[in-house]
Amino acid sequence: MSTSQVAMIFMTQNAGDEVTCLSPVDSGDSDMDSLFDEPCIPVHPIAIRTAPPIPGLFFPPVFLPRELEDEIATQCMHLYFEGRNVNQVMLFGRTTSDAGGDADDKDARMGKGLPPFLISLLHYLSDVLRHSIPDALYNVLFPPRGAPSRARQAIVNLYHPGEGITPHVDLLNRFDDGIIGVSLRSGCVMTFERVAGKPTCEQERCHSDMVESQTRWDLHLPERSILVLSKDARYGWTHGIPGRTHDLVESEDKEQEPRLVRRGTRLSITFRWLLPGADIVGGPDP
Ligand SMILES: O=C(O)CCC(=O)C(=O)O
Ligand SMILES: [Fe+2]
Repeated sequence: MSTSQVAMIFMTQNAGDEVTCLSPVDSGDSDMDSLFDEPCIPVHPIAIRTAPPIPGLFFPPVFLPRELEDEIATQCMHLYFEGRNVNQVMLFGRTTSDAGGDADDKDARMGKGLPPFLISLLHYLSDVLRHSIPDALYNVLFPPRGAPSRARQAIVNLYHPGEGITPHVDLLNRFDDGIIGVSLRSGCVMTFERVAGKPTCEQERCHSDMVESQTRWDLHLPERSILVLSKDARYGWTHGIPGRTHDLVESEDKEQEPRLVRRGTRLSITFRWLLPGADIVGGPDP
């Protein structure tokens, strides 16, 4: 299956959660707005910079190299978005381990049919995640030689400043467990909210020592960062991106004021496994 699909769907645009004003903060960073000519800055929840305690969520402190980010973002813009009124593309590949030579075999195990720059990205992710996530999850995301063939979807989303994505759980009847997301060219805040009432994962997939009462987390995903969702994080929590032009992010030094970070145009690439029988291009995702 080498079908690609383009669609214009479910991006949201809203004013964000304006509440009150934040006193201006100084910053020499070019990503930061100069706040001195703005007397009143809308305040959003302050996003954290490290993984929230949601079982199955991994946000390792590793980043794509700039050259790889550049190559992938340039290709995506050129191939899928420039001159077209779309903001999402779905690409499909199938993992196989019966290809010929070694290099071919390694590529085929990432998802035959995906474009070469996404195969390179998957190779990079497989190297960098090897020691950042539990082995069992690693083997789900990067099936070892001889593993059964699976259909892999890569979804590329384009967000202009001010755009986001409605909180959702990735479709239960379309996608399996084990999701990888990378942010390119700009960061954003991703919010996680516990699905009310029912844990949507099977009990044994949700096990956790943590008793965590907080039901919403706002996590800043900087450009080139990598997020992995599995188990409870995938089934028991929604994820979404508020449509805003700026995000309020805790500073590295917790003593300092939070920083207002301006969003640029962001590309995200999300890799997911299609469930058996769902590998036919269907209705709108997520
Ligand atoms: O843009 C992102 O990082 C998230 C995309 C997403 O959640 C989805 O496509 O289901
Ligand atoms: Fe999603």
